[in-house]
Amino acid sequence: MGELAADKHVKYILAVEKRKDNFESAVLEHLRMNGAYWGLTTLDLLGKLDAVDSNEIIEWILKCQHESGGFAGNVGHDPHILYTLSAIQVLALFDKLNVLDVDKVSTYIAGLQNEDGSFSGDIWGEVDTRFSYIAICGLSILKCLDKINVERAVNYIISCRNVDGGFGCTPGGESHAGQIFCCVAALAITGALHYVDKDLLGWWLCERQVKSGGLNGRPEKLPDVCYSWWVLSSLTMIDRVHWISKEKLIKFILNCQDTENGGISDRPDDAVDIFHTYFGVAGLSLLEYPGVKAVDPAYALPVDVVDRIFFSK
Ligand SMILES: COc1ccc(S(=O)(=O)N2Cc3cc(C#N)ccc3N(Cc3cncn3C)C[C@H]2Cc2ccccc2)cc1
Ligand SMILES: [Zn+2]
Repeated sequence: MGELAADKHVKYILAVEKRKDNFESAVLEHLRMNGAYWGLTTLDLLGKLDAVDSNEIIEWILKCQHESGGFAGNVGHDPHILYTLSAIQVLALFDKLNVLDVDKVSTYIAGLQNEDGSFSGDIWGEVDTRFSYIAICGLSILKCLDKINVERAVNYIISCRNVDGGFGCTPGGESHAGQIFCCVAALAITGALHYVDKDLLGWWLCERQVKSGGLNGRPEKLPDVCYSWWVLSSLTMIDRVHWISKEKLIKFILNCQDTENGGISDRPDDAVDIFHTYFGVAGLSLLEYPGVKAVDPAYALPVDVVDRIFFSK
């Protein structure tokens, strides 16, 4: 409980990064590119990104690039939009976007847009508003949003808005905090937040806070640290954070730490993992917890990294 055991979490992440083969378990080996983004962004938010060998990581990232321009979750795996964004985000962390063939990567992402403005995750065609966010976020970081039909992309996202003010995976899909983050962040990046009913959605989001102070993803569900990101970043983007208790949420996240071995779990006394460690620290960042760098709620990158992308030469 108490306070953030930052040094323990840094040690935990470095230990997971070191175990080159996979992180946590073989299950997640195919997600290693995501794991790199979760671990390295946490290190940067805690001011310790210089604890890793960026050249070794960048070399590995480029080995995961497919001839199509997309990135896979690990060397030799199939490319997917999910891993392509993580690769772009990690290179942005290291200020190494210049190692990319931007035209090739942006063409891969733009090629996944469908006639109705939606995006597929890969060549198998699954459509989900998650992929709309990933495409818009990735192309925005590469300054290539002009390669897609932004108006159609926004229209598709709006077509997934529900009467409760939330958003689902596809039109008519049930509102879920993960999808709400993706749709609100995509609208924020494309300057289309005026399509969101901030009071209606703010109400649905603030109702996610349960007695323990934690946030859940849907009504009646258990609280989970990763919703500290999905719900809180959405509340931040629509300027309704004051509708929840920040103090109680901070206590919930700190209560999910393993202060002995480092790492943060989804809820108190569960096993820690790199995913919840990241979303816990990123949540604390949005709650302006001392000692944690500011994170951008839409790009899910440290603010200084986003500033460097858009305001440097
Ligand atoms: C431990 O069982 C699992 C179950 C699923 C997955 S997963 O499909 O690969 N994935 C990524 C993920 C990674 C880790 C870690 N390390 C842990 C969990 C977790 N979940 C599951 C989860 C989180 N909160 C509650 N639940 C049940 C999200 C999921 C989907 C997702 C992928 C990428 C980006 C955002 C979300 C991995 C492990
Ligand atoms: Zn979770």
